[in-house]
Amino acid sequence: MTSLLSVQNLSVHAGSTAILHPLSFTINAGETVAVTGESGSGKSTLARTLMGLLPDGFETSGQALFEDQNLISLPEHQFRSLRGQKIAMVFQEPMTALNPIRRIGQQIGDTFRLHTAMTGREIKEAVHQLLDRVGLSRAGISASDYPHTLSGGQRQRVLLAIAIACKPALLIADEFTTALDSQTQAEIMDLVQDLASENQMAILMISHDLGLIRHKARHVLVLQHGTLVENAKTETLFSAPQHPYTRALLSMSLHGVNHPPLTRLPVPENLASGVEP
Ligand SMILES: Nc1ncnc2c1ncn2[C@@H]1O[C@H](COP(=O)(O)OP(=O)(O)OP(=O)(O)O)[C@@H](O)[C@H]1O
Repeated sequence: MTSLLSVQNLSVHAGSTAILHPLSFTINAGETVAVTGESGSGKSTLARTLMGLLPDGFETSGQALFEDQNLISLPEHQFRSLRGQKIAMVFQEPMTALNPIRRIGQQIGDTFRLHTAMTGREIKEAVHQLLDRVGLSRAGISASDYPHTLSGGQRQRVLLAIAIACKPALLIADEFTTALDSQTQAEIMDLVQDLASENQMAILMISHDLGLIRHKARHVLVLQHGTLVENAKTETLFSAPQHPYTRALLSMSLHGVNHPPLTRLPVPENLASGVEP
């Protein structure tokens, strides 16, 4: 299988504080890889690093090769053409990600205006098809609606339409369905996976929800205090977790404690002394 993203010794610092210790992993084309770990373990920092969206003052080293480009050293003007086109991201907070005073059709159309030479008529048609594909048309939602008239799940579908508009090779989903009820969450994740298999799109899925991860991901990365403590196939991780922290997460999940964010777990001794998983 082709490796779409190859991360090697990636580390992130904020001043003298290490937010991500050197970590390595790969994502193959069309594959769903999950990232889990307690709140503050560095999951979002990893996502933002790969999107070139770290706040000022953060420093990165190592490499993240995506289609032969190193995302870690990519100048912002090159990142701008990659973001939304080759790598897209969806977040938990649709009201922050969507502009409340613009119609959803305009916001979906922006992606085409930014990344393609499509005409206005072509964009209108493409937006219509996307609304259809993400299941909004059949709920009576049209391009002229505003975000505030939609439910939480419908807004997530709009974000998804924006994200997949240019058929990206990689979709980063940061706690994308966390705020939704479990039924809506399952529907949206099914839709994400259908879209992924239609387009050979890989997914980096950030989630606290080990139940969701078990069903949706092929591979799992476990972060603790910015260290990648386990990197395993999903079935191996659940049947034979190697790291004490992973075992603790699984045990908490069995007792229903994985959402809201996990309480802080102690640093196991081998991790504190720098032993690699
Ligand atoms: N702007 C910032 N400046 C300094 N430190 C930061 C900044 N943003 C995040 N951090 C720190 O980086 C670490 C990782 O945060 P991050 O948001 O990546 O964790 P997370 O695993 O995504 O957490 P959550 O599940 O709560 O979203 C935390 O210790 C956090 O305090």
